[in-house]
Amino acid sequence: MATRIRPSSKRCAVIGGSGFLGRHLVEKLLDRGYSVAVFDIRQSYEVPGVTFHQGDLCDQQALLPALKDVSLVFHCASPAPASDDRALFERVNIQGTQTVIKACIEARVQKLVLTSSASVVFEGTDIKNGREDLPYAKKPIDYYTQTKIVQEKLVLEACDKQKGFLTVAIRPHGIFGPRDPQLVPILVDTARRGKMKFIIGDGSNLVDFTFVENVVHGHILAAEHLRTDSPICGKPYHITNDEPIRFWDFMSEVLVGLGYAAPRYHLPYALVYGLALLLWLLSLILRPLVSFKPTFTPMRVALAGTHHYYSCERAKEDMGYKPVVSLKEGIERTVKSYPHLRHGA
Ligand SMILES: NC(=O)C1=CN([C@@H]2O[C@H](COP(=O)(O)OP(=O)(O)OC[C@H]3O[C@@H](n4cnc5c(N)ncnc54)[C@H](OP(=O)(O)O)[C@@H]3O)[C@@H](O)[C@H]2O)C=CC1
Ligand SMILES: CC(C)CCC[C@@H](C)[C@H]1CC[C@H]2C3=C(CC[C@]12C)[C@@]1(C)CCC(=O)C[C@@H]1CC3
Repeated sequence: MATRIRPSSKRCAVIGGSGFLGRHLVEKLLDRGYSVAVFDIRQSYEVPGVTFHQGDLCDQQALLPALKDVSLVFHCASPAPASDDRALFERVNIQGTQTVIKACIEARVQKLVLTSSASVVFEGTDIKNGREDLPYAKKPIDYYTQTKIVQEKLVLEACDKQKGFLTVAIRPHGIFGPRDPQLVPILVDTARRGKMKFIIGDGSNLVDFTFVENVVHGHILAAEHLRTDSPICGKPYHITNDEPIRFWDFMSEVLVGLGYAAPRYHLPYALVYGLALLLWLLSLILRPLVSFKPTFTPMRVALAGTHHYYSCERAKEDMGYKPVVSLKEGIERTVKSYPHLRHGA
């Protein structure tokens, strides 16, 4: 009879390891002596110590070779929120996550760490110091968030101490840092088109922006604390910088750091939200004829004009989490990492 090699606790797989967060996670795991298998729909880099498996996570047979002899899996793949493609989100985030769970169980993976999102409780209205016991959003702000809710429930419900399959969900918020494909590039593109002159609302709304290395730190702590006797099994955890900042101060610091003017003129929130909703509806109606993607979507306006910051006390208590990079240093390092996006470059 063939003997099964016991998976090493230092051998892990990162689903979505070619993406922004995934790649930072892979780099830190390598630093910490893990060997890593990356599973992603695309391969974006090559590094020693990493084996790449290219495929769609909805395909269980494609996933299995990446999970062979692996005891720990990080699932941080998702279609980009900006794609606004309901069918794609449902296929990848819901059916695909069910497939990931089945594949983990078949491959006898012991731990699954999901990258969820703090937005699973956000309905477009203020959240101040929100804790993990807030109910899931009944009216999520978009299809992305709707499917992240189902995804998180699936992963947490799959936690089974008897069967030795342990799960946990990390809920980051507003991840930023070097190589981020959305926050800074979208911001700079909007500024270059002369559309970053306005502050939506009075500009006092506080928001969490989380440096990517802190998010990585939270994931690794969760993985290393995930044991049968641990309180973290089957639970979600907010991971933030623990330094809420005014949304428009954060945008201004990044813009000014890159040589662009900070937004100055105020516009009423309700007016901008109404216009964004109208444009979004128009883009849906006209989709068969012309395709246009408004910059100020209702989701972005809601994120830009409300308070949404979260408590990470539970992560501090249960896994000793503490941010490793301050917001100030995170912004400086991020700004430096985008020389090609500087004004005039
Ligand atoms: N960025 C943020 O501010 C936040 C992100 N999150 C969550 O963090 C996770 C990582 O996000 P981020 O790094 O920003 O996203 P990225 O888009 O940079 O990374 C996601 C990766 O998953 C890949 N992927 C998409 N679909 C599939 C599929 N069907 N099979 C295999 N791989 C696939 C993507 O490929 P491709 O690029 O080709 O689609 C990409 O390489 C996501 O789960 C996201 O929901 C949560 C809170 C905030
Ligand atoms: C045009 C400007 C008003 C805004 C430019 C910046 C935005 C692109 C970003 C500000 C907050 C960000 C954010 C996300 C994506 C990028 C922003 C909208 C997420 C939706 C990414 C995925 C999540 O799970 C939640 C994030 C909340 C914050």
